[in-house]
Amino acid sequence: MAARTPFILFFNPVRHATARFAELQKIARCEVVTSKSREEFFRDVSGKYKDISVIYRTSASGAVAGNFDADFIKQLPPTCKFICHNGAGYDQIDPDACSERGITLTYAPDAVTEATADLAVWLLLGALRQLNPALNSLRAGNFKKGVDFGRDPQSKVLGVLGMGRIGRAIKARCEPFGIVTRYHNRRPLAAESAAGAEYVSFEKLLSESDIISVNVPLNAGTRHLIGPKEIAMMKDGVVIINTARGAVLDEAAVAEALESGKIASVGLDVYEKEPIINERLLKNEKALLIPHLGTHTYETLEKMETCALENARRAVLGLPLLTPVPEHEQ
Ligand SMILES: O=CC(=O)O
Repeated sequence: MAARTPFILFFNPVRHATARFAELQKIARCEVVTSKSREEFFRDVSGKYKDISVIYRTSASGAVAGNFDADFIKQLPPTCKFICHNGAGYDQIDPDACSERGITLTYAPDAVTEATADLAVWLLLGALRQLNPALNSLRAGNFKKGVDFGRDPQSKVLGVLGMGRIGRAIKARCEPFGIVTRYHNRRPLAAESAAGAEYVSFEKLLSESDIISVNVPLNAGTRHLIGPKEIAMMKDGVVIINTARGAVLDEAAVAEALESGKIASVGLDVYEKEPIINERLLKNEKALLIPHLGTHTYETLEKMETCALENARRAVLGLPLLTPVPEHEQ
């Protein structure tokens, strides 16, 4: 009997790495999902999607299917052995449920680093300089009348919460501004990776930083890691930047501390319930807000797609995967 052509189901179309996609189409049947809801997809799994080998997904895939949680993974056909995610954060996917079903999950960790760090620094400088109220003032025809003073970055202490690839890239970008970076991780980094950043306890990072950058992944242990108690420990006038995942911050607590002046300003790219944004944050001028744009560039999206497509190619050819998630590394 002839070998079955592997079937890769794309939860989102490939928009940038189109040459790679064309190559993949030579060795696999590639289709973009047509189910319009989670329920419809579950029905389709016993019909037209009964022999999926690989799923390709992006962080936008939740719009059709919801999270790839245990309930979702359980419904996948037994032929499905790989999920190739084209982002760095895979909080929408349950890796343990994948393991139980013999599914290997891959992600795209390196591709996102530079673009996300660039935007984090933009948010950091913009929040420090109170640029959001200034932009509003200009558009309201008031030029800089009544615009509050900002702060210089020189000699400020930046506390990076979660010094991984992106945290380290933020540190490197902040150095020319004279910012002193400290970090907290579960464990200190090797000296070479820390590159001179001092390791401090969580409490010390909270209480001594002028600026805090959130860079931890979202999981059960980091959900609402920063809430009212942690904010109370921070310096008055602290600036918080978040380019990781919204739910690491308790948004209501952040909004309240912005209103009281405990927090001077925030620069946020991510939100607890995207695309919904806490009303009090939306109304607060001291919140510099952008709509999850960390990786939203042609070059970076192409790199992310390329990584996910390469993982899918290796999956169908039985080759070692490029970037399995840490939980699934052999
Ligand atoms: O948010 C972006 C990503 O996780 O890659």
